[in-house]
Amino acid sequence: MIEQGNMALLTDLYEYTMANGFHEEMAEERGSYDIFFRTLPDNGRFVVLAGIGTALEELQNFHFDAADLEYLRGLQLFTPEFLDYLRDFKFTCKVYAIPEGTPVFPREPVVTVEGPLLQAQLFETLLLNIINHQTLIATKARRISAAAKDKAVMEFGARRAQGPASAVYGARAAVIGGCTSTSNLLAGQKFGIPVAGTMAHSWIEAFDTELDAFRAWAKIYPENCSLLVDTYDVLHSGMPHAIQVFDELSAKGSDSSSFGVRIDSGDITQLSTKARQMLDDAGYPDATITASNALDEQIIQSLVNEGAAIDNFGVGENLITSASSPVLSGVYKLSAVKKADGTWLPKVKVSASLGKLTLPGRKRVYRVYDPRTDEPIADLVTLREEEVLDNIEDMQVLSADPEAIKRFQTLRNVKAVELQKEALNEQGELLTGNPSVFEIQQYSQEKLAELPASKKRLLYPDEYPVYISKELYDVQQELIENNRVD
Ligand SMILES: Nc1ncnc2c1ncn2[C@@H]1O[C@H](COP(=O)(O)OP(=O)(O)OP(=O)(O)O)[C@@H](O)[C@H]1O
Ligand SMILES: O=P(O)(O)OC[C@H]1O[C@H](OP(=O)(O)OP(=O)(O)O)[C@H](O)[C@@H]1O
Ligand SMILES: O=C(O)c1cccnc1
Repeated sequence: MIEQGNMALLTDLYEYTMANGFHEEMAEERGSYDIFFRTLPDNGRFVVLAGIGTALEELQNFHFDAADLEYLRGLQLFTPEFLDYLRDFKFTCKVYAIPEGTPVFPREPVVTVEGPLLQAQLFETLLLNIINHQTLIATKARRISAAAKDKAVMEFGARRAQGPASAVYGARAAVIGGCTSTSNLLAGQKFGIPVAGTMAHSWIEAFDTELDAFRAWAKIYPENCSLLVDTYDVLHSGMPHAIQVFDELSAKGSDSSSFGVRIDSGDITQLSTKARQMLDDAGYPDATITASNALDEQIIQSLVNEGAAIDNFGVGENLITSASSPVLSGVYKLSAVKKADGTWLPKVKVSASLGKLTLPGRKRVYRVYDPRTDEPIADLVTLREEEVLDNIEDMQVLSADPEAIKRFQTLRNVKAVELQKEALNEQGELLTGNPSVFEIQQYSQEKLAELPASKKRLLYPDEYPVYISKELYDVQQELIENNRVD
């Protein structure tokens, strides 16, 4: 199901009816489409960009098999010539992307697809599906991992994810956002993520007594003995039984640093601190305590602040569904069209709400650093053809948010580093390498570490500005004027 191998039809009908029309009317014209985010989850100021590797893989694999073509033909909406084009489909777009794992900000283009309109249009829904989902979950995982500080967060969500694909790709995104392992074997197999887990209440219930259940487990897993201690009573049954079994294992020479307990109900602070005391008193200071039970970043922050004695957090439903903020509405907007004579015409979407005004033209995105502190102070979007020096001495810019109160600003004596890189060339070759999920996580953490703490805090983070150049603003205003109907 997950490996269906061909996602060409995972899209909305209108992408194909438009592409069919482009094939009839504008077969030679090329377009430039940008993906960007407007509103961000959990009142955050940034998202952790994820899903890029998956999206590029799907674009490389984009093709139509006989059954797809038969199905499309059966809809009786497409010309035979367009269906022939799909049969012989050959990817000829260029894709530019900000590296996966980078914290990105509202309105800046994170991915740009340039190519024949009839082709680039086809990718809209699939790319948004992948990138919106994984970015949402990576962003939630970042919040949860930040709350857990130096403690490991294990992804436990498969059973509560919205379907199989969300479980598997959600686990990938969760690791990009900071999780250290997953309980999901398919995700482990597919992405090389370490798998980890303990046991369920059913194991304990299946035996006559809790002690029998723990002993049976210890017999099979003497070197990886993690016991669920809350089936009956954590402090009066689960912990004493766990310690009894650890004593028996130690007597047989097991390494006690591989011992652990999991607490899955009740007041986790109180239970974990008492459980810690019991383990320490029994001579197991290295034995670990895992906590689970509908955890999220708020609860974890509260547990950490209360001094709960937790070594690992197991987080499922609130992470894998981003339950507190379950929709990321990244969009894919046409920003320029290349006419048959080779000129690029900027395009804009002016809708009833000012907040939805798009940034026209082919563009570049920069992260702007204060050279004295090496801290990013803003992102900057310019027209592609504008010359932006590595060291900006004095540049007039405007807030990218058309609803901002104080729009005009000046950038002085700052460093600019371009963010988007060419990821796929017109032959569909991958130009950015194929980093593992942990390499992406590492990169993400480096980029996150650059940002000041005030922009990353979980509650009411400080705004991080995204600016546009004066040239880009002028093009936008000119297009608004040209499209005005008075
Ligand atoms: N010290 C704490 N501070 C904040 N929240 C906590 C603390 N300890 C536990 N919680 C959270 O409180 C919520 C309720 O837990 P509790 O075990 O009381 O009820 P429950 O979820 O109904 O239990 P069950 O899993 O048996 O259904 C859970 O989300 C849990 O993670
Ligand atoms: O709570 P989550 O963050 O989703 O973490 C995963 C949950 O899955 C398991 O519960 P299970 O499905 O057995 O149900 P229960 O513990 O709620 O009874 C486990 O014991 C955790 O509580
Ligand atoms: O291994 C565990 O403890 C686990 C896995 C999935 C869901 N809840 C717990």
